Amino acid sequence: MSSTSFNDPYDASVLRDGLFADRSAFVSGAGSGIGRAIVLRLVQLGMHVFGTGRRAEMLEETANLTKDMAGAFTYKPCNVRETDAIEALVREAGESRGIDLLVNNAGGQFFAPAAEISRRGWDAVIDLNLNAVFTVTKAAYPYLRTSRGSVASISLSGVDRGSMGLAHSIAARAGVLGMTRSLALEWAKDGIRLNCIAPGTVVTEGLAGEAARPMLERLVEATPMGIPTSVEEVAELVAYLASPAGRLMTGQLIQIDGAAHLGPGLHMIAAE
Ligand SMILES: CCC/C=C/C(=O)SCCNC(=O)CCNC(=O)[C@H](O)C(C)(C)COP(=O)([O-])OP(=O)([O-])OC[C@H]1O[C@@H](n2cnc3c(N)ncnc32)[C@H](O)[C@@H]1OP(=O)([O-])[O-]
Ligand SMILES: NC(=O)C1=CN([C@@H]2O[C@H](COP(=O)(O)OP(=O)(O)OC[C@H]3O[C@@H](n4cnc5c(N)ncnc54)[C@H](OP(=O)(O)O)[C@@H]3O)[C@@H](O)[C@H]2O)C=CC1
Repeated sequence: MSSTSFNDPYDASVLRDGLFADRSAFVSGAGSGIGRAIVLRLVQLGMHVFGTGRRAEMLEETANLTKDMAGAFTYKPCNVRETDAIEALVREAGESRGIDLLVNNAGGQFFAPAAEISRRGWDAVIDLNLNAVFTVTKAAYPYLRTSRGSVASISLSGVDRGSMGLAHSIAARAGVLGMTRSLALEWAKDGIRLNCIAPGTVVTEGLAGEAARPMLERLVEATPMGIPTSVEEVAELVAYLASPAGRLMTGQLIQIDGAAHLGPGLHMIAAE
């Protein structure tokens, strides 16, 4: 297992060039990992993407990578947990180009046994992974209604079964799944579709480096297909769901995880 290369680029592209010409997206967490890969694929397919995240230098790096692509990427740093600021930013993006696709990708957590999660720690993770997703989605609603657009929220494999060490984050993502299904019903009349995409283990900044390697190897071993999820295949799935082929896809949880959710589970702490 130690010779395995976990993050080889993977060519997952099946969608046609120009698919999203004249379309616009809003992507949170656009400066790294999965969010950056989503931006790159959407811009490659001709979209105008507005991205955010807290670190300007990471967003700038994403912008540099899109330079010769068919679409365009603009950005402004923002903390999605600052309600007034993020609402204003969604409005700014919506008023300037509309929003055909919203990608709720910003998120994360620390790994800890529930008994060691303080109320402040719990609140921080719920705020980032649930409350902010509601705020952004609601702020985007007027623009999604105009475009008859769609929403993809990045979730976690195992969201419907539980993972040790992730009680706070799984609770938040399960909340997003409930919200997604409820809004898929409420907003169906507007032609708006909402789905959750749940990757298994993805080798990104959050899980990279030598220190994370033993955990990574354990997570990949717990994945029946024995391989991590690539950022490129998550990005292609986001694009597919936003495409005309996804017209009737709504209220879904799609776990793109090599059957990890059916296996022993992706646990961040060992069973006692
Ligand atoms: C297979 C799936 C794998 C998933 C992978 C990924 O998601 S990869 C993506 C990975 N990328 C990321 O996850 C990056 C994003 N993550 C983050 O930005 C932050 O971790 C955050 C949002 C969770 C907290 O943001 P914040 O600035 O608001 O937090 P703060 O610092 O102010 O602390 C608030 C409270 O939390 C407490 N606390 C903190 N650590 C621990 C701990 N280890 N133990 C226990 N508790 C901990 C801290 O003590 C404090 O409580 P206290 O002591 O006052 O009672
Ligand atoms: N890696 C994995 O194995 C898996 C990841 N996920 C989820 O996928 C999503 C992307 O994670 P991944 O790419 O792996 O990890 P990263 O840590 O690279 O991405 C998280 C992104 O969210 C942004 N972000 C975090 N907090 C905030 C905030 N308060 N306001 C604005 N932006 C914020 C970060 O930017 P900045 O720090 O600049 O603000 C960063 O770009 C997350 O929701 C993660 O939990 C799901 C399953 C598995």
